[in-house]
This record gives sequence, C-alpha cells and structure tokens, in this order.
Amino acid sequence: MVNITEKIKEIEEEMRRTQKNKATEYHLGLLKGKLARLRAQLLEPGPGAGGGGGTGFDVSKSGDARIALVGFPSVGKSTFLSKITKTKSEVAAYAFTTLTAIPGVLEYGGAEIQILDLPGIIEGAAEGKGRGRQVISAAKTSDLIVMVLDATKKAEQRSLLEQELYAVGIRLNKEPPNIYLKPKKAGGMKITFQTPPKSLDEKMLYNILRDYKMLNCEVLVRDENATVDDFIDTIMSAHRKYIKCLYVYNKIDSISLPHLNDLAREPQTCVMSCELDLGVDDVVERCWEELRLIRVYTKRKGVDPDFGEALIVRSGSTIEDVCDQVHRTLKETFKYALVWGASARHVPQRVGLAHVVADEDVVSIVAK
Ligand SMILES: Nc1nc2c(ncn2[C@@H]2O[C@H](COP(=O)(O)OP(=O)(O)OP(=O)(O)O)[C@@H](O)[C@H]2O)c(=O)[nH]1
Ligand SMILES: [K+]
Ligand SMILES: [Mg+2]
Repeated sequence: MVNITEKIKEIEEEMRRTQKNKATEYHLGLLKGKLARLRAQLLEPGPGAGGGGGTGFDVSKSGDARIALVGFPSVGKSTFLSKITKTKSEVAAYAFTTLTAIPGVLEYGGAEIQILDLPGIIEGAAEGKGRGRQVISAAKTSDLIVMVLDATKKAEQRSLLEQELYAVGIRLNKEPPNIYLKPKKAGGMKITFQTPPKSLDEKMLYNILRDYKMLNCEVLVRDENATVDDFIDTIMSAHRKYIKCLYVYNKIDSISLPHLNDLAREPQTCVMSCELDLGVDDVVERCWEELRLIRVYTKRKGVDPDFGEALIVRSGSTIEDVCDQVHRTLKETFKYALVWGASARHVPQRVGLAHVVADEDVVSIVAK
C-alpha cells in the first residue's frame, strides 16, 4: 500500500518532470489540485496519516493576540522570547534546545500579547519530520508569525521555511483570493469571470472541479490576476490560513555591514542582535504595527476617560465589538455611542453599533 507521503512525492516528481507550456498547463493544474488534497489528508489525524496528527501544542490562548516564533534550530527564538518577556526559555548552542511550546507575555501599547516560543523546525517538517507538524499547527493559530532567521546562514533558509508553511496551507502576507465558490445541489457548473483572467480559463476550472467531484457549483472569479493556485486555495479554503509574517534576521553582530544592509532592505524584514541588544525594540514595535490592534478608551458621562486602561480590539472592529469587550450583555441596553478621535467625522460623533473604531478613539456608551 502506498502511503500519502509517497503519493505526494510521486506527484511532486511528476510536476518537476513536466515541462511548463500551453499543452501541459491543464495537466499541471490537475496535479496541483491532487497535491492539495493529499496534503490536507496528511494533516488529518487517523489511519494512513502517517505519524503524529496535526494538533498543536497544548497552550491555551491568552491576552489580546498571539505571535508564533518560527525558525530553524538555534536561530535565537528562545533568546528573543527571554529578552522581550519575563519568561525564561532555555537557550543553548545546540539544536532542538526547545522541545515544546513555551508561552510568554509581551506587554505593549496597553495590550498583552502572547508570544509562543516553538521548537526549531527542519526541512520536511510539513511531512512530519521532527516536531514539525506540531510546530506548524501551533503557528497556524497565531495572529502573526515572526520568522526568526540567522543572518549568518544562507539565503535559502527563508524560502525553505516558507515552503514548509505553504505545504500545510499557511499563506503568508496574502489576502484570500477574490474568487466566489458556492457548491449547489443541482444545475451543473456555472463559471463566470468578471474580467478575463490572464492565467485561468473555464476548461482549467472545470477540470479541477470535476476532479474534486464538485459537479454542481457556482464560481465567480473577480480577480484578473487569479492563478490556478488561488483557485485551489478557494476550493480548500477550510484548510487555508492567511497570516501576516514578519521576517526577523537575528545575530547581525556576526555579519558584514554590506550584508546587513542587503538584509535590512528585504520587504517585511527587521534585523537584530539579541546578544548586543541591537534592534530588538524595533522588532517589538514592528510586531505591534503588524498586529494592527486598536486601543479604545471608554468614558463615562461627565468624567474624563481613563487613559490608563485601554480596551484592545482587532482592526476593523465596530462599536458592537467594543461593547462585547466591556460586557456580554451591554449590547442589549445600547442606545447610541459618542465617539471622539480619528474615526469620528466631528467630535463627539453620535454613532450606532456598526460604526468602525480607530486606534485611540474615546468611546462613551449611552444605555437605554
Ligand atoms: N552571535 C549571536 N548569537 C546569538 C544571538 N542570539 C542568540 N544567540 C545564540 O544562538 C544560540 C541559540 O540560541 P537559542 O535561543 O537557543 O535558539 P533557538 O532558536 O531557540 O534554538 P532551538 O530551541 O534549539 O530551536 C545560543 O548559543 C545563543 O546564545 C545573537 O544575537 N548573536
Ligand atoms: K538552540
Ligand atoms: Mg529555543
């Protein structure tokens, strides 16, 4: 019996052998679809899944957001955690010093951010090497992935890690594809393109949908730049996670200045030396920005707002979310809210539950 890992290898091999051209693109599209299905199967616990399910480490979420530290062994993940939180995670020069998820709390901007120090991962992690799958599953639960890289190591380390995360359905710094897909009970396939896409056509989508046994469905491709990978991600959306990633090169104390300059110029990238305490504060500030958390100060009528204690909500949150943070039942007696700050057109602006708040808004909730 061929196991899933072997089947994945076979398909990857076939994809490598197949020349990319107009004649083979349908076949390659189908192979990509099959690969995505097998990889999802690999993450499901149960017989045939081949060693260790896809569950993360048993650390409960706490605080306002979670950041996962992901990287190869000995890049300095634990050193970083120990620097920015009160938690001391074991640091040593040998690989796999950290064997489980170690949570720490970073207090910043009035928020409590949970930082997960994770064991190092290696190539093949997505297929279950080392604690790879557990580490990646834990990363999947985070609001931000900080990919810790060793500035003294080869450039490939970054793309190797990205591939491992990609293989388990994590999409870094990417929005979900702008493709609408709805399974139907009957009526066949209805495929529509808003504007003709550059690298997709009806036959391609039809073939893949048929291979997924989705014979009745409605598809609307809204993005002309959508690719076949985007389409497969749409079909597999239950297994996909779109997460922001910040790339952090540690150990810059051990590289040349020109090399440092090159690394610092890469997109979404920070550089630091935990050893010399260089750039660490900048990394923390950048993490805060990437999380896009919003601080809202509540105010009672006739009393100054309490700037000492902020309510923390996600970007895009509404007055309704703010109410839910204050108290579970506050919404029920809600009449209107007064808002001072960046989200208000005039101050104070009288708003309803659907009003979207901005960072550092002051909100006064008026009950019925
Ligand atoms: N030169 C230099 N060494 C560092 C720096 N930060 C950490 N190290 C060293 O790198 C080694 C590994 O650090 P750890 O924090 O254990 O690395 P890790 O990524 O947690 O490693 P694992 O848990 O094994 O995956 C230790 O010897 C640290 O002292 C740095 O900024 N510069
Ligand atoms: K180590
Ligand atoms: Mg460690």
